[in-house]
Amino acid sequence: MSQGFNTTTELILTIPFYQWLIDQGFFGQVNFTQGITNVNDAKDWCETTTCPAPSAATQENCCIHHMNLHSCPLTDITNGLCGPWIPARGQIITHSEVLVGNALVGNWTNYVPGLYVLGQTSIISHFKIAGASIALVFDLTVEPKTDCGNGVCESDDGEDCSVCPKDCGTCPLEDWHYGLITASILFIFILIGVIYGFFAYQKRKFLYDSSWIYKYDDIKTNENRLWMGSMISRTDDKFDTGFNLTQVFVPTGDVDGKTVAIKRIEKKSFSLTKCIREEVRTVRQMDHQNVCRFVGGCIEVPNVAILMTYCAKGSLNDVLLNEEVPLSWSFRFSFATDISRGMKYLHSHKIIHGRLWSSNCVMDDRWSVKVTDYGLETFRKSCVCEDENIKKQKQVYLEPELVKSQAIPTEHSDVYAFSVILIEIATRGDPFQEEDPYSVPIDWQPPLPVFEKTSDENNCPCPDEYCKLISICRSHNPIERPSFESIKRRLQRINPNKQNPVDLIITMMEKYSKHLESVVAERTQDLMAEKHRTETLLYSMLPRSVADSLKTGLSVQAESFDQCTIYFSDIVGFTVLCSKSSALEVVGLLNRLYTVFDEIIENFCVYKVETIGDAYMVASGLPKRTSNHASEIAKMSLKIVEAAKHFKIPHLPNAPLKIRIGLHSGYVCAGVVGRTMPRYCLFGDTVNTASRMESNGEPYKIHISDDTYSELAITGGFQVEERGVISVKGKGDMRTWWLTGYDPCKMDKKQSLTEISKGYDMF
Ligand SMILES: Nc1nc2c(ncn2[C@@H]2O[C@H](COP(=O)(O)OP(=O)(O)OP(=O)(O)O)[C@@H](O)[C@H]2O)c(=O)[nH]1
Ligand SMILES: [Mg+2]
Repeated sequence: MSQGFNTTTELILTIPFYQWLIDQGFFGQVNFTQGITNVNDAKDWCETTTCPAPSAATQENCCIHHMNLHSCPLTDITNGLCGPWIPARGQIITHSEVLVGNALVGNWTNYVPGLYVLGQTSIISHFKIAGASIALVFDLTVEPKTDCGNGVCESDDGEDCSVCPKDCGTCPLEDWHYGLITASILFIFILIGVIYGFFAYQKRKFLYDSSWIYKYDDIKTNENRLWMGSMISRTDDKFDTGFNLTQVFVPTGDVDGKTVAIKRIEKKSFSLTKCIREEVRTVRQMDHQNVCRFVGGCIEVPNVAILMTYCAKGSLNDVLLNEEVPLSWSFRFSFATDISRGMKYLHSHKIIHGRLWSSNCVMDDRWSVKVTDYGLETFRKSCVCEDENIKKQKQVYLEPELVKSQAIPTEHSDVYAFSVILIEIATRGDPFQEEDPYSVPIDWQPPLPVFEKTSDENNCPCPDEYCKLISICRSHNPIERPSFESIKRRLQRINPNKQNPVDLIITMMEKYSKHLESVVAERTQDLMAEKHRTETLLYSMLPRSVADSLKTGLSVQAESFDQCTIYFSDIVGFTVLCSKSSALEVVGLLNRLYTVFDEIIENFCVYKVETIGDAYMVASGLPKRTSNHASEIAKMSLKIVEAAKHFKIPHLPNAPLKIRIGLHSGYVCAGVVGRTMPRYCLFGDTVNTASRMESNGEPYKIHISDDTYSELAITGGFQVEERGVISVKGKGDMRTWWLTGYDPCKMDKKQSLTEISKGYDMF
């Protein structure tokens, strides 16, 4: 650096430093040899003494009587220090002007005219304080002063071609530089050559790779796997093929554990030309979820075949024509979008399909559509002419210009074919519909689908946009037809439901299961109601405990009841009444009467055993055991008599309905008899006696046996009248009673009966 600059050194003298100077005797000469021994005096002297000019300044009259800057390049220094004051070589490179001053100056600024020796330099600030000399040292690197770009090559300042090529020109290359550059270029060329060669080799290797060739005999063909063909619906009526075909078979086989669809090609000879190899190489590289994979081929005549991945659900055509498959519009949009995706992929790989029809769009088991039977034009060329019928059917997919000129299909031809598939998707029918494929002109186009404008999910949600898409896909001018990328975007835009088929199926299943749940709940409710009705009926015919046992398949054991009361009632003169009435009237009368009785007995702890003609039989104390069986039956009987008195025979309103009632208490055996129509029956003498009480009774009177009388006496509150001893058939003489009333107030007084007959009361 050959430029002048200022350096500033800060010097602060501290008390310990003064002390050190005194201790070292550096203040001995101060103040004109008087010397200073006190640290404060030394500080005071140093800070207050005014120094004369540098040339006159000495340690006697000035504290800091010398301060300057030295510099010495380190290359000149042998002991690592620039000094003590003169380097070993004896030359001080820089020596600034001398400054003087007192201790309070602080910052000492020196001007250095320049540092001329490049490299590391030691800078020393040299102070002379009293009798001491002090040096503050620091190192710096001196670099050449350059001014690149001023147009002058200042070599004195260190500019040269390497530092400043702008001013001094670029340095001439050395020989080894030339060698290095040549070697690098050579290396790059070799590398490019190797890479290119490698890829070319790979390409060639792939071209001549024969791993895709399978021996037909090695393929395990699945003869039993059949598939409903899409062509059939068209063949049967419009084309008489001469066969009663109902199915078209796609032969399938197993190759390397994969099921493949075998597309046989009739060929008399086959030669694996480079052209075919190139076709195969192209299709082998196709890998897209909406493009069916080429698995391989068989090239031995007569078994020439193309093997494509087998898609289990058949072709799009099969699915669309199968009315059993419900297809919502979400599904249909998903099919169309899948085809557009697959075709976009093929077109991006420069593959024109040229045979895009609905039977060449196959569906995998996840309802995803894949485009198949693409490419391999030379490979699939058959020696047999295509069936005229099939040719005519497929003509509808070809743009008229193509049919007329027999030109090679283009990307636009595929878009045209796609428009026909869109029509098939919408109509789920043959694109010809009612038309005869033979008589339609070459430029005939299937009519646009007609949509119902309702929001039903089976109707197209956007009919206008859909028809517009079909129209532009089959524009007369091929240039106006959209690309498959644009078709895909349009479909996605107009499709309100963007779910994929798997999600759609899950949604459908959820909907279906919800519907099923509600149907099951409804049916369960019906079943419960029915069960309830059946149970009610069963419980009305049999005691609940008995019915429950029978329901669970248990046999019902006969049971004996020691204490119970049996009621029998009968209509007096029923035979005469019947003779005056029709059978229907009798049934009506009994139904009405027993309905009244049934309502009454509901209020008592009794069990209706049965009705036999005009006889009505009730028991208490069974099947539920109870101690007040007699009183329950007695109270019930009084109510029934009362009801009978007021009962009006529907068809003989003026004729009274007289009933006789008989009661008896005692031991009874109960059980279920019979398997069909099982009945709960009561057996024992008590039943017979109760029946006798009834038959020996009188109209509107309740005839009770002595045993019942005794039971009622225990309960109390009943009014009875002694009938006396009567002769009862099969029983002999019996003392019997008339039950005439019931007064609950009397119960508390005495547990007894009120006997009102024959002038005395029994309490
Ligand atoms: N399940 C299933 N069926 C297929 C598959 N490929 C073809 N098919 C069925 O076989 C029928 C005939 O198919 P191909 O022999 O390919 O005839 P095409 O598709 O009508 O016409 P080209 O392929 O153009 O000759 C189709 O309509 C489908 O029903 C497939 O991968 N899976
Ligand atoms: Mg096909």
